[in-house]
Amino acid sequence: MTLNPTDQLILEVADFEVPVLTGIYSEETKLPQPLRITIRAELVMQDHYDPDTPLSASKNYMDLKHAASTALPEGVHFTLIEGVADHIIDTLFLQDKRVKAVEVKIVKLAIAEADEAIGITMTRRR
Ligand SMILES: Nc1nc2c(c(=O)[nH]1)N=C([C@H](O)[C@@H](O)CO)CN2
Repeated sequence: MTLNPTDQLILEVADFEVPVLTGIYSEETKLPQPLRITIRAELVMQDHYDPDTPLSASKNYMDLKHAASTALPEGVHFTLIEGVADHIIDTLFLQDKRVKAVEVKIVKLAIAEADEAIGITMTRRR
């Protein structure tokens, strides 16, 4: 059987809020500030998933949440949120060779004046 090239498995954690030590300016460099993080990871996909297919045939989507929280180094200040995104992507690539690509969107909540969402989206592919 040849695989359909359009088949795709994306694991996702959306709008996860986490406090991170980040920022360029002196008023930002003392305390962690809240970031809203969305992670999408594309995984090598099986031909088929049966009702009893085990988790080992995929990747636990909770790993994405851990990559954006407990896996971030404690006490490290990220000048740019790009550094936060890169750390999350590195964590997921190192964990599992089946991760083909990762997209990380970060919104810096503390700088919004109204309801605008300011931040970045970084994507890396192996
Ligand atoms: N591309 C980026 N631009 C900016 C960042 C950043 O992390 N990446 N950070 C800042 C300041 O820390 C900002 O949040 C304070 O207004 C500005 N631009």
